[in-house]
Order: sequence, then structure tokens, then C-alpha cells
Amino acid sequence: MIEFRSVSKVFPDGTHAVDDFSLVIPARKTTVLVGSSGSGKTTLLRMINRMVEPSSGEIEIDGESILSRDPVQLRRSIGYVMQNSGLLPHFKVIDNVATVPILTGVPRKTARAQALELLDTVGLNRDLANRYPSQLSGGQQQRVGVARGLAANPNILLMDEPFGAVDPIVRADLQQETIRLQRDLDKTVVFVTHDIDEAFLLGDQVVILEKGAKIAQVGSPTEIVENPASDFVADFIGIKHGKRALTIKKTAHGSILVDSEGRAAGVLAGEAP
Ligand SMILES: Nc1ncnc2c1ncn2[C@@H]1O[C@H](COP(=O)(O)OP(=O)(O)OP(=O)(O)O)[C@@H](O)[C@H]1O
Repeated sequence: MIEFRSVSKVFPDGTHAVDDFSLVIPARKTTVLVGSSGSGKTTLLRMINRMVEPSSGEIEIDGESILSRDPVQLRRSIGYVMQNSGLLPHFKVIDNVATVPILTGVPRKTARAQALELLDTVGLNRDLANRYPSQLSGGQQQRVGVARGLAANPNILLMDEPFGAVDPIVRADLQQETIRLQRDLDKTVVFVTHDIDEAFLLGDQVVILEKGAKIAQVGSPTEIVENPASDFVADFIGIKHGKRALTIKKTAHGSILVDSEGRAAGVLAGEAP
């Protein structure tokens, strides 16, 4: 479990990126932080592994303040996957994956053997192990990024818009892989996106943020869709318009649901005759 208690972050230039943020992130679930650009999502994520230090407030992991942990050791114990994969261009795929374990003292041979297994885990062919990142597609690079994030076998995996730069088909694939990985590996995943559909697909807990990381609503996707906390949330999740706005259309044989463009989205089941 990760807990933020009244956490604020003011950058040296005076930007209030995060203002009095409190949240419990349950273990072994996926929590998605979603909000528009500049709402403070990345800052929140980076505070978990001390890439960014809060100006005030406390962050605990399993009841222990992260301030009591050595920042470098903490960072290596938490997986981090970022947009554009963040791979080292002059390292082969296998070495990109094996680097952190080697830094933490795992013998090179063992780390490389584990790296090959991780390529299997993220659905990559082992033949790609000796390529350089530039010789991979965007989707493959992101998979290597995920493998690297998992390399130290962390309990916590932070994912910062990891699929923002790939095309929609590859993205859908990677999203399904993420769901499978979370289920199989039982990690605590904290995922940042500005895409509400991605948030609802991946999140057990979804946190909708406004500027300054102000929480507009936190809940399961169902809770949020059923009961949006404000006009801002209703608008953000597209209840008033867009593809979630379904209306009932009576037909000769019962009622069907149509989306905002008039396309049939399903039939209304269990309707009283
Ligand atoms: N190092 C920094 N110095 C000054 N301001 C910063 C710094 N990093 C972030 N900010 C500002 O803090 C606010 C929150 O930024 P953050 O990157 O956390 O938002 P975000 O929700 O992740 O945005 P995006 O979706 O665009 O990545 C923004 O106004 C941003 O400009």
C-alpha cells in the first residue's frame, strides 16, 4: 500500500504542481491517475520513488515513510516505465533490461538469463535481445521498457503514459498485456494517463485529477460512471456527450441503445413487456 498524506509540491519557479494531495493506493491493484496535461500526474508518480521530493506532507509505502529509505536504493526497487520507453540507445535490448539488476549486485550472467525470461513475459521474441532500441518498432520498445521496469522484480510498478506514443492497435495490445501482467504478477501498478478510456480499462481504482492534482473523484470505473461527483467529472468522462452517452431508441421489437452518432450499441435486456 502506498499512502500520500497532505502532499504538496511547489517547484523552485513557484509552480504549485501538487496541492495538499491525500490518497491511499491499495497493494496488488492498478490505480490510474488521469487528468489533463499539467494536472500534476507525473509529479505525483515521481514522488513515489523520490525522483521528485515533496515540499510538504508524507508518503508511506507499507506504513514506512519513504524518507527513511535511501533514494537510489528506493528507485531501483520500484519499476518505472515511461513514455518513449526511456531505453538507453547504445545498449542492446538485453542489456537495457539487465542493467538495474546488475547495478543491484545480481551477477551479469544471471541478470542476462532473467532478462531473456522477461522478454518472454512481455511477449517479445528472444531473437530481439541483441538488437539496439532503434532497430525495434515503437510497440516493441515499449515492451522492452516494461520488461526493464519488471527486471528488479519490484512490488510496485510506476507507468507514466507508457503507451501514449504508439498507434491505437498496438496500444490496445499493450493495454491487454498490462492487464494480464498485473493479474499474473500481482504488482501494485500506478499508471498515469490523460486518456479516460485507458483509465477505465486498466484501473481498479481511478483518480480523476484537476489542476494542482486536486482530486475531482476517486473510485472504481463503475462507481464513477454511475455517480459522477461533479459536472467536471461528468464532462471529463464523456457522459454528457461522446461514446459513453447512450440513449434508448424504441423499435418494433423492443428497445435498443444507440450511441451519440446514432449507431446501435446493444439491446436493452430485461425490459418489461
Ligand atoms: N521541474 C519543474 N519545474 C517547474 N515546474 C514544473 C516542473 N515539472 C513540472 N512542472 C509543472 O508542474 C505542473 C504539473 O506537471 P506534471 O508534469 O506533473 O503534469 P502532468 O499532469 O503529468 O502533465 P502531462 O500530462 O503534460 O505530462 C505543470 O504546470 C508543470 O509545468
